[in-house]
Amino acid sequence: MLEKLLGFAFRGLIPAICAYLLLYIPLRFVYRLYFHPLAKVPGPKLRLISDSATRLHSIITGAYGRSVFDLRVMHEQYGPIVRIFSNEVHLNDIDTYNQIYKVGTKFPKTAFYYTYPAAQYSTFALLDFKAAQIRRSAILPYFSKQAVRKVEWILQEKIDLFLNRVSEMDTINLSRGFRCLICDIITTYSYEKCYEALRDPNFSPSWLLAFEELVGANRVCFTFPKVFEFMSWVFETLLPRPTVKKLSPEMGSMMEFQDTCSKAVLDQQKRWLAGERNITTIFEQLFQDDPKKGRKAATKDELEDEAFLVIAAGMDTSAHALTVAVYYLVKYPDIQAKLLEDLKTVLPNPRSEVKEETLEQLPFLQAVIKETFRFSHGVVNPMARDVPAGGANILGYHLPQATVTLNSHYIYHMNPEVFPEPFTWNPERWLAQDTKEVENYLMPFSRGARICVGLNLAWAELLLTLARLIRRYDISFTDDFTDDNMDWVTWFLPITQGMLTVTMKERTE
Ligand code: HEM
Repeated sequence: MLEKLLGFAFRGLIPAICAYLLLYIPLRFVYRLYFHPLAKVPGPKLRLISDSATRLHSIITGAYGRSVFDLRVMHEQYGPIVRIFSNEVHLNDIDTYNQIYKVGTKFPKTAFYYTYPAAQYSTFALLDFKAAQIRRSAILPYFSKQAVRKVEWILQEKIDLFLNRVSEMDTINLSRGFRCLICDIITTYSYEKCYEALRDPNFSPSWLLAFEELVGANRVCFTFPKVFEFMSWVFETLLPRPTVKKLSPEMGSMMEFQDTCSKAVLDQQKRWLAGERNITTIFEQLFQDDPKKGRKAATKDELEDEAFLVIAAGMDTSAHALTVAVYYLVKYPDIQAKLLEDLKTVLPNPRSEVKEETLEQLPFLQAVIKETFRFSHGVVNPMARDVPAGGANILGYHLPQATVTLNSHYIYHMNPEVFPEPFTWNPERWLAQDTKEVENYLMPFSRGARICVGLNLAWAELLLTLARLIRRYDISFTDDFTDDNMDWVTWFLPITQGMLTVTMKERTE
């Protein structure tokens, strides 16, 4: 009986597959080419045969890592709007960008691209405007300029430790060192639980190595979110932690790291609910209801995911920007010398201390950081937003509701009309009389309603770390370092192919 049933199912399956491949896919392709509401939008046609196949192909061939470079070429070929999937258009037009990402925008985040499992209950993944605004308003006060100033001592203390630690090392892996520095700042700043990553002998705590190993999984997360969600569910819920550790030590380390974040924030909540108020935390307002703002106290899942998000969102982004800055400052000694002269005006000795507000007065340092942001990009995957109800007229086309619009910061940052010789790292361009136009094309933190929550903290991290590091140390690349190490791929964040490894000598004057 079973055999018969199986035989019947099998015999039914083959024609079904044939019909799907020979009838459904070709007919759908014809529909997408000629009858779909986006049919007139230019773009490469073969990609439209199957979105899933195109996505899979890009992962298998490595094209995913180059996607943002390929998109730049597509815009040169097809113009400011390119249809890159059946229902998705990629844009390269600054006015449209500013409309889509403005405060009060009606274009929500696209669910497909915002289902990162470890942050699914966090601010980052909130699609609803009202819900996102309510949650953001509970966290934002802790990231205002004044709030960052109030806890600047945390940054100074960690930078002191970082600068002392590097003096003990012969060669320094700065890519990792910066991540350790930022991790210790964020964990202390956000929930008083310093991870002491800077005390690791080689700036290589196991969770950091796990982050490096697993970051490639971002490709699956942003192309096949359901598959990634399922895999995460298996690892997180179905398997006991020791089994996970046996199957994949990296995944085990990563999950232990996440557990530590969860524990830190839940401990704080417990103390807060017990009446303790002298707590350094960014989650205070999430521990309680706020009926006036219509906000309920955050659930356990929400707190845990927010705790992980601040590290996921704040660590690699800031650390990568610092890495890029030091790389170019070492590569171009003339620019470094100019910066050093500027720094000496406020840091008379190599070990002098300085406040962030003083560093804000140094135009060349500001210019170095802006040029660094132009090269480090923040997030390099396109930021996805849905066309709202009623559709939208964009660049001469009517896009129906739920069309996915994509914008890549990289493409704006490398616009040759706004930034002549765009691939040359040149801070001088930020010192021109009128920088309004170029500022409009610099958006490492995104813009508007969903602009990065941590941008003031990120600026403070960069100003203080760069100023004190460059003032104190004469830095050289190690012999085995090559420029290829700094080539990067698009795996949501720009991921460099190698590490920035250097030697450092204390300056004497
Ligand atoms: C150089 C450093 C940083 C860069 C370039 C950067 C960039 C960005 C970008 C581009 C987004 C928007 C993502 C999107 O819409 O998909 C974002 C969101 C976010 N960032 Fe940052 N970030 C940096 C540092 C930080 C830091 C230090 C924190 C906090 C500790 C932080 C917390 C967040 C949060 C919570 C969001 C989500 C906001 C929302 O969805 O409403 N970021 N960041």
